[in-house]
Amino acid sequence: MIPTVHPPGAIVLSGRTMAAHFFRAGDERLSHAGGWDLVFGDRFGRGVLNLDGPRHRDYRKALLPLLTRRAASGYEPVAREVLDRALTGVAADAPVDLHALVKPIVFEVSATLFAGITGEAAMELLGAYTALQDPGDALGTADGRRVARQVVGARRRLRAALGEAVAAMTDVDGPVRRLRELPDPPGDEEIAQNLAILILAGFETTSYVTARMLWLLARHPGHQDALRADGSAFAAVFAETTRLHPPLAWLPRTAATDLSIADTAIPAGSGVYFDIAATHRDPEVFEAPDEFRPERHAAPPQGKFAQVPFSAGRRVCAGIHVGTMEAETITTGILRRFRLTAPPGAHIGDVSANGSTVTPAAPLLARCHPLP
Ligand code: HEM
Repeated sequence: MIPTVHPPGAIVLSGRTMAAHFFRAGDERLSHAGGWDLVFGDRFGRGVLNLDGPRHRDYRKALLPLLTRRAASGYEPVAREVLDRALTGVAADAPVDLHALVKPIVFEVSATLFAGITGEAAMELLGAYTALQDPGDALGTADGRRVARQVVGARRRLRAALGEAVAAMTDVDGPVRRLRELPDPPGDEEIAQNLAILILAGFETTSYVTARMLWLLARHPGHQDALRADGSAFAAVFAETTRLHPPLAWLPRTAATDLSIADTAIPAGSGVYFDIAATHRDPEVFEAPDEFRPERHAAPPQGKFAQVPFSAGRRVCAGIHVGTMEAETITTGILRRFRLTAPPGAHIGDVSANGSTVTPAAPLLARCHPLP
């Protein structure tokens, strides 16, 4: 169980049967906008992830051509370039916090691809994101005013940077142009909010999964060697990592109307969460569910909703191919240069401050030994 807090009265669903009710419900029954408001409020504005109805549909349609498998493989050189730069700073043989290593890489790749923001400017944007995402408990303490000022400042910096990106990206084939070309195009402010959401959706998830994957490989040297020897082993390692550690442990919604799901009455406005993390560790579906066994993915998947790290149905993750490409490029790039070992220690679990996204409960440490 991952420690978290859901709002009072929230309903938490899990398992394959409940998944069918959850993933097949339209926005008019289970609202994404309401769900994501429970998690982030309006801190990042509104975009394709946290809108319902026709505006969501139009934005998704405009953005999907930029996120196909083919598009993702075209982005690979950007990921390699950012990775190469980042790896020059890795301390050999000393413990490295894998999440801290991977986060700026993934962030810069997304900021470059979708907003044309690179290098130091990307790191400044990451600072603003982090301040907005995690104002900490300090908001309710004596230090609250200072933190509140920081949050306001971060929001301003984020807006300014993305506003400039919208102006600068007008002639580039990217999200700005695709959204502007819609028959009923959004204004610049709303395009900037879509950029914020797009970058955030890819950053949080991919950086966490990649760090977890490297950490698992450091603890399982046999799988590490196998992947170094044969890149086609990646798919199973990735599938097993996202099974054990889905970056969105719960998917949030609110009931858009009075509902009944599997005989449970759910009043309009209630929080409704689907528990991906628990579903992925169902012992009736996965033998030894807590163990890292990439080989279990050699067989076809165990039923439609047994493993749903990218969600399912109409609102399935739009960035699957980009996220997978980034995770693969970073993981295999690191394994080409380093042998990873894990300091001895107990398993490190996850925590969730917002009832959806997770972070490791302690730093995910590994030593990076340069390979000849
Ligand atoms: C391992 C990496 C990733 C995982 C596990 C992941 C997971 C998810 C999940 C579970 C959702 C559904 C959220 C919901 O139902 O409320 C989602 C939505 C979304 N993801 Fe990803 N994601 C990843 C990477 C990315 C990347 C790299 C991008 C962008 C390039 C991206 C863009 C999006 C967008 C735009 C949505 C909203 C789709 C919609 O509502 O129509 N994701 N993702």
